[in-house]
Amino acid sequence: MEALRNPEQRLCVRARHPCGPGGVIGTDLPVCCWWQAAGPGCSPALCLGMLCGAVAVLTPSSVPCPAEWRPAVMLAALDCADEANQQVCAEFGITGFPTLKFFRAFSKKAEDGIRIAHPTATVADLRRAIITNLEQSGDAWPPACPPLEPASAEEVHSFFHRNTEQYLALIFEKSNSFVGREVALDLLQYENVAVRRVLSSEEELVEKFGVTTFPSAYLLLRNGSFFRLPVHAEARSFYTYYLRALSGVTRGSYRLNVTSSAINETRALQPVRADSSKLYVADLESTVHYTLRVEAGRPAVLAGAQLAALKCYVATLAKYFPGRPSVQTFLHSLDSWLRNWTEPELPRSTLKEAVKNKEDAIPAAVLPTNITWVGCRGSEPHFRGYPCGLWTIFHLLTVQAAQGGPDQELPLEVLNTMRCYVKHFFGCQECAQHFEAMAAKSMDQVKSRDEAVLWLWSHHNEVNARLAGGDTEDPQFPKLQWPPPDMCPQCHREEQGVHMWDEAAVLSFLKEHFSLGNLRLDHAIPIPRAGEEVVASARLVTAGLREKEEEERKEEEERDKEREKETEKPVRESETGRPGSSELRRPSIVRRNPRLQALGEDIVDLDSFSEQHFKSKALRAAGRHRRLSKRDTVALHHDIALCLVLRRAAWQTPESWLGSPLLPKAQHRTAASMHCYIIGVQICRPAWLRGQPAVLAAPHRPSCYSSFIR
Ligand SMILES: Cc1cc2nc3c(=O)[nH]c(=O)nc-3n(C[C@H](O)[C@H](O)[C@H](O)COP(=O)(O)OP(=O)(O)OC[C@H]3O[C@@H](n4cnc5c(N)ncnc54)[C@H](O)[C@@H]3O)c2cc1C
Repeated sequence: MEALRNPEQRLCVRARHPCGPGGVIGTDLPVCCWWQAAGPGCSPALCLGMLCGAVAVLTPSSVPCPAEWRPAVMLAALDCADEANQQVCAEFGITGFPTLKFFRAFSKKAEDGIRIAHPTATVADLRRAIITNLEQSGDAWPPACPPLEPASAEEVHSFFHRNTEQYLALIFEKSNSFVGREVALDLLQYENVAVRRVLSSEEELVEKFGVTTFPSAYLLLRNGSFFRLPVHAEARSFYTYYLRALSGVTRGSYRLNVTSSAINETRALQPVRADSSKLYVADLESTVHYTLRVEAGRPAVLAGAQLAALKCYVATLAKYFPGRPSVQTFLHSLDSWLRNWTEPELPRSTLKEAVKNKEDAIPAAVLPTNITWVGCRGSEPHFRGYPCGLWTIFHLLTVQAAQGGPDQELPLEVLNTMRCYVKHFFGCQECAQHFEAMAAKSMDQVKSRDEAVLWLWSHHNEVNARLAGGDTEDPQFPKLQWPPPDMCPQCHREEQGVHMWDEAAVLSFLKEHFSLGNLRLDHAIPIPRAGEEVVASARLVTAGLREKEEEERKEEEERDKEREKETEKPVRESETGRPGSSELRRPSIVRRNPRLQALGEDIVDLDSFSEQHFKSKALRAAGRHRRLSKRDTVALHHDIALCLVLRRAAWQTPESWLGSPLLPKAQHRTAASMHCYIIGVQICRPAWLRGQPAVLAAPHRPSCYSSFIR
């Protein structure tokens, strides 16, 4: 432990997180907390949690957030069980644990510390004790601390004349309430907004704003207008969240550890319009591409646990990743390839070949090779991007696993995959160590797939809390306890001034947020089109067949030539743009969805396709005389082509299909063809659709079924 003195001669102590992996959490203090690691007094929630900012998450598993009230209030925590700290603990006269002492600004000696709380105090008690002591600072008022005393009518009336802020938030409350002061400290690091508490006894203001509820909050704008904050609950976390999200309000000069050179070197990214309530296919595919082709491709040779981690990761993706059909095919074929790789070592060059796209395969196996961030795009290139994508992928996989199988079965399947992946491949080694420490502590307590979803959510929030205000935080995307109240009001509640999560509501929210219906294609790179893929495969299949037939039965081919031309016509016409052209033309069976044209995604008109298909077969049947086996083969190939169509179309699951903005209403199927479609999908059985409730719930239609098989 290292004692320092800052320019204001405040006593500063460098401290370590006693129960965690050992990160420095505070460098100077007017508040100091001592406890014994791994002893009965070890209470990180008590020691660290009291200064948490907007949304104080103090569930047992959460490490409290770093001090959002800096620089008005600094926090240090010291582990007196650590031999290296013994001398300083003795110097401060610490005999019991936990002990909390408050040092006013400009304190000079160990004896200046004021013991502030009883060990049984709640986190809310501790926060209030700090505020009470701050208010008693007198002449030693910390320069960075906002005014905490109640505002007068005069101060409010002249506020915009004397200040440059865009907004003034007034928290109307009873005199014994701490909400206003806590919100004022929560907003301390934010620019363009000021917060003042107004007591219910301030009649002029109460009357002017028509206040009837205490607490309640009002926002005043420079143009003189005002409104009551439309929050789900009249509580600190809701006010703080709302105010921090106001347009023009950003975390300002109190951002921690940001060097000016780092700011100068950065270049702003072109903004893209992303909706934070959606998931973007571009983010997901960019992340999978980066994991497989960049991170997994770094070691010269993969062996042992690292090779096992890659196999496990790809197997999990193949099982649960809701990709576009070509991406699905890519993952499935890579998974089979890896399963068949039984050598103890996998050289990088071999893996590099294995992860190449196979555009010409039937069906195509393509994972786009570009990196495009949409929902994960940072305001500058060094913010967000890949780590954001990696979190998103694993949240998605835990949710997909929870949707797709018995809850108790393999609860740790996805979490273990993530743990292995992060440990062996994630380039940010510090992140990997932190994550491993969290995993080692509690991951094995997860008993169901739903718990796995919640474990990842709560631990991601721990990371958010730890990183909030740090130099990796994108100022345009402040780290929040997620989902924030405007995304999921029912996920939040406050009990006796302490924020609580409603975990059942969080679970439902996560299942909805990380569902297929919430995926958006904006900015996703186009990959082979449904129609082209189908027609190309139909053409190749037919060509292959013809070759074979020519070899085997030249004579018969000659005789049937005329008839074959006739029977193949519908498909052939759609194969080529014009006679003799090698260019593929969009077949008439494919209607284009204008929203998807840019992406090359097609909406397949199954009605006209099946009409053509069966017309073609009927013609053949009419001409049937003795080559049944060949016609059966042709029909089978048509069915394969049909399966490709269905696989493509099935990427939009039936339930999202009907309501999906991806599909114009005019192209919604009739109920009958929808059922045929569903049954068709079941015939083809793309693995990723098996077990989808909408498919299973579809009424069985033997007529459709038989007509689709033949
Ligand atoms: C395993 C792991 C460990 C990491 N450890 C560190 C570290 O120790 N130090 C460090 O500096 N950086 C670490 N990072 C990176 C850091 O967590 C962020 O990913 C990065 O700073 C980008 O942040 P972001 O703002 O894009 O949001 P992210 O935190 O990356 O979140 C991505 C998206 O997920 C959603 N989301 C946010 N919170 C939750 C939640 N609780 N549950 C579900 N969804 C949520 C939001 O939509 C958000 O935009 C780690 C990343 C990973 C994947």
